[in-house]
Amino acid sequence: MPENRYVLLDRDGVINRDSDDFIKSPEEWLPIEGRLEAIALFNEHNYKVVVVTNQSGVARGLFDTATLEKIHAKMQRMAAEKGGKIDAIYFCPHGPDDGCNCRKPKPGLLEAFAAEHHASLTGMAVIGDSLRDLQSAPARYRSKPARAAKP
Ligand SMILES: O=P(O)(O)OC[C@@H](O)[C@H]1O[C@@H](OP(=O)(O)O)[C@@H](O)[C@@H](O)[C@@H]1O
Ligand SMILES: [Mg+2]
Ligand SMILES: [Zn+2]
Repeated sequence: MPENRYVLLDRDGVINRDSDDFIKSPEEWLPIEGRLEAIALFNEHNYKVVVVTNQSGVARGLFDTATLEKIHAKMQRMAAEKGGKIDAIYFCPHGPDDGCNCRKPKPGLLEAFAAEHHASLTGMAVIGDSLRDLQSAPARYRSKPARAAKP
């Protein structure tokens, strides 16, 4: 049985529009044109899609995890409407000063994914809209240096 192939996507600014006021509700979650179709395309090419996202809005009291789950249910539903499937979503609910290991650029979200899916992070494709997303893949796993595309 061939090993599953994964692509790890950041959420805000990659799948959906980001906001300086955070994405606090399902209504505020709006896909960026073409990105849900891109998830379906990854699937067509036998890549499973996993989302890894910092959601410090929880620690900041802007929304709770129940609301975050509703946002993610909308994302999953809209992806499915375009023929795409998000296999798993890993999020960090902590704030910048909480000292957790899962807030990107810390590797905790990717390591949790790798452990739960029995997947290797070596050479794993990580797509993000900020450098911290790319830095969340520890250098020992990277085939080339992390850099964010010029805006
Ligand atoms: O891009 P991902 O990881 O999917 O999510 C990032 C967002 O959760 C939020 O990240 C926050 O960064 P701080 O947590 O305040 O540093 C702010 O930039 C918010 O405007 C933004 O919506
Ligand atoms: Mg982002
Ligand atoms: Zn965390």
